[in-house]
Amino acid sequence: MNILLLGYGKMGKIIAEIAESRGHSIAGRITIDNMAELDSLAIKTIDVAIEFSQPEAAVENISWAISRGIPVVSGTTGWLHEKPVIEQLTKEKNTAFFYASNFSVGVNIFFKVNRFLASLMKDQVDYKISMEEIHHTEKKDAPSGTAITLAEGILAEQSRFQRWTLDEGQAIEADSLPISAKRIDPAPGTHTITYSSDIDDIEITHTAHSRKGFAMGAVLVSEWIQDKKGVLSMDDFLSF
Ligand SMILES: NC(=O)C1=CN([C@@H]2O[C@H](COP(=O)(O)OP(=O)(O)OC[C@H]3O[C@@H](n4cnc5c(N)ncnc54)[C@H](O)[C@@H]3O)[C@@H](O)[C@H]2O)C=CC1
Ligand SMILES: O=C(O)C1=N[C@H](C(=O)O)C[C@H](O)C1
Repeated sequence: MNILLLGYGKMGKIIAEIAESRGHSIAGRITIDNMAELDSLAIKTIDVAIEFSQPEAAVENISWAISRGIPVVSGTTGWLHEKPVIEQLTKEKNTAFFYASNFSVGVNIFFKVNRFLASLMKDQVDYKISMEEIHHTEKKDAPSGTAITLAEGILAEQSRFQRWTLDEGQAIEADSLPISAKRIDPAPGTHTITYSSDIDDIEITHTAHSRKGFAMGAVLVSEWIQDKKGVLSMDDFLSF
């Protein structure tokens, strides 16, 4: 594959390494400083754009590629309120758009474990439920996209909650799931869900040891998406 990297920061660099080690080529490495290079690319030679940039840049980057018929694999977090626009454009251009808040296989297994635990605990009203995520200090958005996906899994199973709320030390209503976001270097991403009662606690944690799992997932999805059309997710890619 010939891969265009929209965003060439911490993630883009690891993705390039993994992609090249699997025999792929890199069509361009786009950052905030060299966006003009987009104009000189040979569009027809690009098989996929992998987009890991920043929340405020994601829609523009993804739209640029989709409107040229280039399939996009995106992992940028913090922009999903605008996802319907991209879904509509994907349909209009008859191409493919794949989004995941987290591309690591381990986290996607953890999503299933989280939802199963939430369903087991749905009548256990003596347990208070909370979530904590820890990331490096350069992270722009809070809570993390992964924490939001985990929260959506809990909300789907626990009727006591109407929404989640970022815990910034304020009072949080009982019908809101509190998520605390800590920024500590060099944490690549740790997510913990705690069910706490007077009698005991149940806690599940996923700890990423590096960014390799996220980057490998994005490359594998880019290979898989080559013969696909439409709006796709990890549930389409993983068969569990
Ligand atoms: N879904 C997943 O599995 C994962 C998602 N992420 C998300 O990916 C995104 C990127 O993460 P990092 O690589 O750690 O960030 P980073 O800050 O190291 O890199 C961001 C890159 O985007 C570029 N950029 C910024 N504005 C741009 C613009 N307007 N147009 C083009 N490029 C622009 C920057 O120049 C830089 O190259 C974040 O939103 C992060 O939350 C990170 C890890 C895993
Ligand atoms: O910004 C990061 O680093 C990460 N972002 C994603 C998120 O917001 O969930 C995925 C991973 O946790 C790393």
